[in-house]
Amino acid sequence: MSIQTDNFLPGPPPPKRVISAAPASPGEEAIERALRPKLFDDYVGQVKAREQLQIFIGAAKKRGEALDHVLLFGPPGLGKTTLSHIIAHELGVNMRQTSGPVLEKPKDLAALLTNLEKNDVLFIDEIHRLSPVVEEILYPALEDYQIDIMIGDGPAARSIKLDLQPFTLVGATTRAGMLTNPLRDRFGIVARLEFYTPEELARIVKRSAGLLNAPMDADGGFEIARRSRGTPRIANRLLRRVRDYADVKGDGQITLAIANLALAMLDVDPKGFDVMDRKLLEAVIHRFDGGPVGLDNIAASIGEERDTIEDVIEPYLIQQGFLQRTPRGRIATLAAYLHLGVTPPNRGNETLS
Ligand SMILES: Nc1ncnc2c1ncn2[C@@H]1O[C@H](COP(=O)(O)OP(=O)(O)OP(=O)(O)O)[C@@H](O)[C@H]1O
Ligand SMILES: [Mg+2]
Repeated sequence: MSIQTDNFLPGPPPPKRVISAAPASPGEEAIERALRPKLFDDYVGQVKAREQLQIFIGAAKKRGEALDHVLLFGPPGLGKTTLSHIIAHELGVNMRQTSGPVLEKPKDLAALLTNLEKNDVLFIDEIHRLSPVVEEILYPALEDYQIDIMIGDGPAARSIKLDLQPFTLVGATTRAGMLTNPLRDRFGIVARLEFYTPEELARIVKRSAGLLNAPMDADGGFEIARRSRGTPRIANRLLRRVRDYADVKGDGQITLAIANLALAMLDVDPKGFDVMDRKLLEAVIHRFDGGPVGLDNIAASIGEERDTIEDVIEPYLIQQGFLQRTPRGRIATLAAYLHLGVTPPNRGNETLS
């Protein structure tokens, strides 16, 4: 038992985040599909991953072979699912889609694998959540395009080998660290998706505004882009909320003034941080003297799950230099104090940077 945690009670339930990186509803998923680029030409940013993939896809097509297995990793909403569709599209093959938690039994995976046609793509989302028995089936499939399946029960049970068509597994995960080593080793191509720059997001927002028929000027678009936490999913969501605001409070045109007002109403601050981001930074600064503080203590303090903090909230704060991850815990940086308007303690360079 931690003795520290009873000094503070968990806060009220966390507010619903407009800038949460996960899709909010089935309705939002449908809109996302409509805005999802289908070709590399429309896929903005991720230059490194895209260049690599374009070369390997070109080579595989030239030889008429299946593309090597691809692992895509990075925080939610950066374009992993989008990229997997583009890979299949550019290869000119079918894509079948599933996810780690959905594949409960070995036979679920076996059914998918045996239905694949030559060089098809199998996309497994949240691949870090595959059960060990399912993962076992996957190894020989990835290595030799073969699976061993059990037929029958009890003493009469026997294992048979089935040949598969050559195929490409595209796995997506928000946490490469949670993959088992044997699984990770079987991916020939590993692409890490990075947060987008405001300029890249501005291109995405402009394209989406066009598709949504939303009149927008460049400054309005850039303001939305700048406050989207480096994440296309958030950029598209903020665009839709700002458009609503423009329709009701203005004349429908998305301008800088309208964007500023709408984003202030949504509690997205000038750095693109929302209530949860600020709550986290405030907790580290006020309740833990700026850190170092462990993830569990932060989680208890702000009433948010550890995994959500690690996968969704902190990667951007760390990337932007507001939080540091050290072996002893999280530390608020000088930028965090300044952003919240708190006077930093005078501790030299030991904990502040
Ligand atoms: N590079 C990009 N260019 C243009 N739009 C993009 C790009 N990446 C993502 N998007 C947009 O962002 C939305 C979310 O992307 P996507 O669903 O691919 O994210 P993800 O990484 O799979 O997220 P999750 O981890 O939650 O599954 C898509 O609907 C798409 O419109
Ligand atoms: Mg996805």
